[in-house]
Formats: sequence, structure tokens, C-alpha cells
Amino acid sequence: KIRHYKWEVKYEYKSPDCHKKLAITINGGTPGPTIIAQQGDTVVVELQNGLLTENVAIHWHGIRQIGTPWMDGTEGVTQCPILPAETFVYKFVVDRPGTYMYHAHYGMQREAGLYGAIRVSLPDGQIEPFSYDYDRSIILNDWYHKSAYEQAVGLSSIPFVWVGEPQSILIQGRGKFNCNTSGIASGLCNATNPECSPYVLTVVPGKTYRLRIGSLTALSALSFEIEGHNMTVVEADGHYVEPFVVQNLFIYSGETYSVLIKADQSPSRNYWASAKVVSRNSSTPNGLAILNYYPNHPRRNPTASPPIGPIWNDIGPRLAQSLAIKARKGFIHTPPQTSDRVIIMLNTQNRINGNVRWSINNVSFHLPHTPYLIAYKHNLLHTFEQNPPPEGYDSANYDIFSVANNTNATTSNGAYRLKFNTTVDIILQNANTMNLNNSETHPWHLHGHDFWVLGYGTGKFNGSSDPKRYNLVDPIMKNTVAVHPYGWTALRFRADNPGVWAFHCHIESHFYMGMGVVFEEGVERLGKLPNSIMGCGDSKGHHSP
Ligand SMILES: O=C1O[C@H]([C@@H](O)CO)C(O)=C1O
Repeated sequence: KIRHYKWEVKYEYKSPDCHKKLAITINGGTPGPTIIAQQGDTVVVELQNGLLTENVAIHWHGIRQIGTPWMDGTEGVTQCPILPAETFVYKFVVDRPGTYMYHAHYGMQREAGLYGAIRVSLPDGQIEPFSYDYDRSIILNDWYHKSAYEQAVGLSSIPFVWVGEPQSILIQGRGKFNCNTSGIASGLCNATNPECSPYVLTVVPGKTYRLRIGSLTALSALSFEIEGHNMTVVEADGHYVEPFVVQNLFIYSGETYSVLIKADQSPSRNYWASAKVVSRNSSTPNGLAILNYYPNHPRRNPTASPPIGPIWNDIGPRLAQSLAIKARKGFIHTPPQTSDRVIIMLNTQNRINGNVRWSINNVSFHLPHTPYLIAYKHNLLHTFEQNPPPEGYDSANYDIFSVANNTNATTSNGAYRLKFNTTVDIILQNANTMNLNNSETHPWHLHGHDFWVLGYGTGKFNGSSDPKRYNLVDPIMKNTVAVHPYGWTALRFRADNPGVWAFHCHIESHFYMGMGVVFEEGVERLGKLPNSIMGCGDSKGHHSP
């Protein structure tokens, strides 16, 4: 089946947390429309750029784009940006059931509100390996009052201006900023605006709900919980999870989960759902929504106070949850038992030419003006640096626990070229930031593939002993995974999808500050590129014959 959507993207005044802001909307909304499709369907999105003076590009997060790498929506990697007043047609197949998302992938536009959910159901006649009565989705986000543009300029200025903690946490596009905060001009914040009334999930007592939860936060790692209700985790990034029960779900930007919730508490009242910032010492108030037990009034506040949530700096339970996520029995994709190449990626914060940047093996990434996909396919290799980034770092002499100088750090747009159909291991190694005793959580997202999560560890990865502890039996496959503070995460994937693919920290400001890399694989196998992705940089006039 073809699922056809017509979207207009434009700026509008919105008050998702009661505070008025220019937000980027799709057909008038943020979040935008949910794409609902069935496995094997073709999704067609006719996107009209109604922003007056800004380009745009939309990435279909978690969709592998097999055979359509030019539809990945990553500006500078897979396409030229879409100019104002132009229409670009995205067309791709959703080949796996599960919970996915879409969002802007140009500059820092995602955090202006350009995002939404994709839900892919099983083909007719097939059933999920778990049962539920109703299917619902929410996206968690954090929200800033400053524009994405102002933030981006601050991040690349000298002196550096950090974006700081978000003003609000949004649950399905709704949050609550305290309008009585000093310094808020009158008329800018209205606590009774219906746009910022909390999101309400109405449940029928006794029924079981599949709640699909995605996070597209710009910065925050979150803990999500529903007062008095356990959640059974059954899906992660489109893959079935061997079920386990949690009271709170840790979720990092770019991840999706499905949890089962049974409405088995007293039906005499409503309950709070809460999303709290963890991993950063944040002053952002928890995002709140209402679990409404029918027939209580949906707007009646729960009688109890909202759950407080876990302590922000306790890594233990977050690591424990990461380790608990395994592929579901009967749905295990066994990984290749060995790999052809191992790339170790040291994640550091550095100062380069006076700018605060993030680097991988001391190389901070920046996007070229000619998208890589076009450059490789049309042999425009002069458009980016041909020197590939390093395969590792001097681990014997590097102390990940101290503030390092990294005076040799540079910026580059060189790419890793992967031999087609080989197996690649990536070890993401975390380290101290430029601040004493500080290491952050980074959710890394890979375009075009799902990877196996082979293991996590604390401290420095040991290349001879740690691989012996890899889970090669039932590892989960994901497209986004957390690297915990001072820890490492090991991934494995098959370079079997011809194209050029970004791999980056999903924190919007961190990618903007250079925290990413690009992989090329099998571009020579691709047919002619569509003309619609061309037109910028040296791809001008390079229309396919
Ligand atoms: O990239 C970042 O910069 C700040 C801080 O390290 C410097 O102000 C921060 O918390 C980040 O995640």
C-alpha cells in the first residue's frame, strides 16, 4: 500500500509549555502528524517548505532506507537542503514493524518542534508476541524558549555560550512552564492556554495498553514513570525485547520503547505520568501528564503528588537497565561471531581554535556543502577531506578520568569507508569533559542500520579482556544506544546497505559541536541518484543523465 501525506512546514506561534515561542510546525502542529503504516508499505511525504528564509530536511529515524539512501533526509550527507517554497517528495518503504520517529536533520531545527512519530504495524494476519487491548504513542521532548538559531550561534561563538538546561519537559508536545517566573514579559506566558494543558491518556479499568514512548530531546536523558503502575518493556527501536518489568524507564534521545501497562489500580482517581531529567544536575521541572481512569474527569488532577523519580547522578540503575535489554526469545537475530574491523571512538570535549567542540579520536566533525552521497557517486571527492578519521586513540597513554588538554584536536569532514558486506565493531569510549569530575551520557544514533549491542562497561575498554564478555547470544538490535559516563559501549553491524550514513550523538547541540562521523559503504552499487537531492555545493549542474 502507498501511504500518502502532504505536509506544509512553517513557523507559527505556539505555547506548548504556556510560554509563547516561534515553533516549526507541520500542518499546524508540533508534534507533527503520526505516520501510520504497515510493514512493506511505501510512505510518500510531499513536503512543502513554508519557512520564509530557512531550508529544511527531514530524517526518518529508525527507517533503514534499504535501496533509497537518498531519502534518509540528512542534510549534507544524503541530500541538499530543501529551499523555501520548494516541495520535496520523500518516498521510502517501511520494511520492519515497530516504533520509529521523524525529525528535522538540518542545523538545530529539530528543537524548534519539527518532529513526530512513525508507527509500523505487522502485515495482516500476523500478531505480536504479546497482547494488549489498545495501542498509544507519546514523544518526550525538552523545550527551550530561545530559538534554535540563537542557540546555534551561541555554541559556535567565542566566547562559547552554552544552551543550558531546557525550560520545560514536554510529553506529547505539552508541558508547563511557571508563568510567574521573574523576567517573563506580560502576554508572553499564559498558564490557562489550552495548548499547555497536560497530555491525557485515558484508560479503561482492567485493560492493557501498549504505550510507545519515543524521546527526541535536544539534550536531556529522561526517566519516565507512571504513579503506581509498573511497565513491562517489550520493544526497543523496532525490536522485540525479552520482557522485563520496570517502575521507571530510562530513555535517551533517539530511542523508542514499547511498554505494556495494565490499568489495574483503583479506578476512583487519575494518576500522574512524569518525565524527569537524569544524568545532568538540571533545574528543569519534571514533565507531567495524566493517566485518566475512565470515567473520571480527564482534567482532574491526581490526588497524590507526582512521583519524584530517581536521583539524577546515580548511574547504577541506568547501566542496569541498559544491560537488561535483550532480544526476545524466538526473535533473536544472532550476530556474526567475529568482526572484520574494530574502530574505537574516544568521545571528548575539546577547545579547537577557541571554540568548544566535541571530538572523536581528537577529530571534530563538520558537514561539507556537497552531500557525501552525491560526492562519492559523482566522483566529486575534492569537496571534502580525503584523509580518513583515525581508527582509535592512544589508549595506553590516555587518562579518561581527568581533564585532558587534547591540544592536537582538529576539525575535519573526512569519512570512514567501509568495505561492503563486512562486519564492523564500534567501541564508543566516554571520558572526562573539560570540567573536573564530569562525564556525560551520549546517545549515539546510526543511520541506515540496526546494530547489535554487544556490551557495556565502566572505565576504559580493554581490547583483550572485554570482548570475551560480549553478548553474542541474544543481544538486542537498536539504532540508538547510550554511552554512560566514564563508560564504553560496544556495537556490531553489517556494512550491507549501500549509501552514506551518519553516526552521531543524538544530543542536538553535541552533533552541532562536532560529535559525529560518517560511514560510506557500497556507493558504487547504487543506481542513478534522484535529481531532487541535488543543487547545492558542487552538485550544482550534476543532474543525472
Ligand atoms: O557541550 C557541553 O558544554 C557544556 C559544558 O561542558 C560547558 O559549558 C555542557 O554541559 C555540555 O554538554
